[in-house]
Amino acid sequence: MSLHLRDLAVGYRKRTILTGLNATAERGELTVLLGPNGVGKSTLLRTLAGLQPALGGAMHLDGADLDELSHTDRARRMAVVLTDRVSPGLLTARELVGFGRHPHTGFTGALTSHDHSIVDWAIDAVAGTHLAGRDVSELSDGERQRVLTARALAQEPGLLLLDEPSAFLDAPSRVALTGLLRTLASERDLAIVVSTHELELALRVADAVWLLDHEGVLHTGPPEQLALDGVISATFDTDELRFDLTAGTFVLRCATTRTCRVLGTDAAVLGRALSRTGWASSTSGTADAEIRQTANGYLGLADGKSTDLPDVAAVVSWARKQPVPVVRRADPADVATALARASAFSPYFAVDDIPGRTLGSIYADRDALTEAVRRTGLRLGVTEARVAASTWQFGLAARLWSIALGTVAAGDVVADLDRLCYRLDDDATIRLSLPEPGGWTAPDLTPLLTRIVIDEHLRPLHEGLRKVVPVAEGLLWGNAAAALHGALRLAPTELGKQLLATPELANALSPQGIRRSCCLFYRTPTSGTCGDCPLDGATVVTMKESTA
Ligand SMILES: Nc1ncnc2c1ncn2[C@@H]1O[C@H](COP(=O)(O)OP(=O)(O)OP(=O)(O)O)[C@@H](O)[C@H]1O
Repeated sequence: MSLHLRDLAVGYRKRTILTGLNATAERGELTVLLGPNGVGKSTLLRTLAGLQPALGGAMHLDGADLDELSHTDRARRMAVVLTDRVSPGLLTARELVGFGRHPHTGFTGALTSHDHSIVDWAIDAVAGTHLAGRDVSELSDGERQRVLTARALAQEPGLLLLDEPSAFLDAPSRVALTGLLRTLASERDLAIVVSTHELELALRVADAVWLLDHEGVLHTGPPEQLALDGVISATFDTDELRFDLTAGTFVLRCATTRTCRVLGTDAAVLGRALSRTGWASSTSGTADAEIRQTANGYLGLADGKSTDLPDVAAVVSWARKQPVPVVRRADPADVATALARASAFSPYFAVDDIPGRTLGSIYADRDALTEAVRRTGLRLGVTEARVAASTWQFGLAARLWSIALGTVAAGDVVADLDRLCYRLDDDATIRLSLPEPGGWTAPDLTPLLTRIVIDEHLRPLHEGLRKVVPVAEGLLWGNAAAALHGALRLAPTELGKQLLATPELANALSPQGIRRSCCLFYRTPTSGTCGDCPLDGATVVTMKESTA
């Protein structure tokens, strides 16, 4: 059972507005009539309501030709809420809603108790109970609209036509009315046709859409079908706004020059906020930046740095300030491959293994550093704290370089080394992990690696350690250089060799010393020539197996 339009033409005596209209509005469904200003929505609804004659074609409601129904019969079957202002005289809202019962009352027009209960229901349905006793002439536009909707409901029609019913309503009332129409359609098996300019809301709740385009052609179907067909975009897109098929909403057409990967449940909302600042959201591939949802808000990652952002305002302000980045967020697929390779290089490194304290926090933690040195001393059986500190630091530096160069060699990416977490085992072995894998890419990763590994890890590590144990700075940098040599043997990259030229590393130790430490940590043959050694064919110094 439903409303059928067949080749319908509507308009005025001197002017035909729309022709060739074919559509169906099913009972139990909310059909939304959309179209630009002046295209003919009101004219169509007024024609369906019998307020003006059709200029051609036919309209059938539940099989009956609407043109052949008497006025009362029509009123029993359909109700109309129009935008026209009404002058209801000195009626209370309840009395006006009661008029909706007239097609069902006898000659006297007296309402029965059944009629009264329907009136109560209709007033309640539009959340208008508090308005019931008020004079309609004293109501606001929005309040009057509610009462008129209640009057239409009181008619208990099979077809309900509404022309922009939410035009005068505030935002919560619009949402509530749209929800109410949706519920009424399905629960009371009504065919509801409602015209509106509330495009996004309508597209969310409508079962079906009748869309009149600029040429007056009527397109019908589920909202998603019309979206996929491009009809919604073609009709409503402007220079400033465009319909986003995935989000089902209109989005600003900003000149987006940068892409930001947005992760977490707030991604859609953040994506919208970012679009206003010239960022396009992305879900895969390489991006200029990344925003992740965290327990405390968000984490912004851009230009090789991560920044805690407590709320959306902070995200927007951060996004606005970002320069056009040279260093970009790497494709997650590339990062995953690179991290797998790095894990193979560094057996004490795992992805997603040790959530908790970030490695950076240990450098300023005297107690943790003292404990690490103490446990290393116990393991090595040495009493001299300097030896223990140096050995422990060498192991950590080796891990950092292995992960860094491992990811560079495997995928031309640098993992988020500033997000590394750590655990100190009983024997002082330091285990690293990256609980939320991610990384960077850039045409030249050398400055980034220098900054992250040397400035953000090694330098603070050395400073922290020297506050706990009087170990020579040169020795620590020598260890760092040796560790880099070792990592280079596993993951030879031009970039790694460039890093050796960093002043602290280049000046720290003699080649002989580098080779010694390097062989110690990387467990190469205890004698003979190491073919892989970047120190060209040098004889390997006999060393014991590493315990680092
Ligand atoms: N009584 C009338 N006589 C002649 N033309 C009319 C009459 N009423 C409206 N029109 C014209 O019919 C066309 C369609 O108007 P209608 O009000 O149906 O459009 P609409 O789609 O409801 O517009 P809006 O979204 O702005 O409410 C408009 O060009 C309008 O000027």
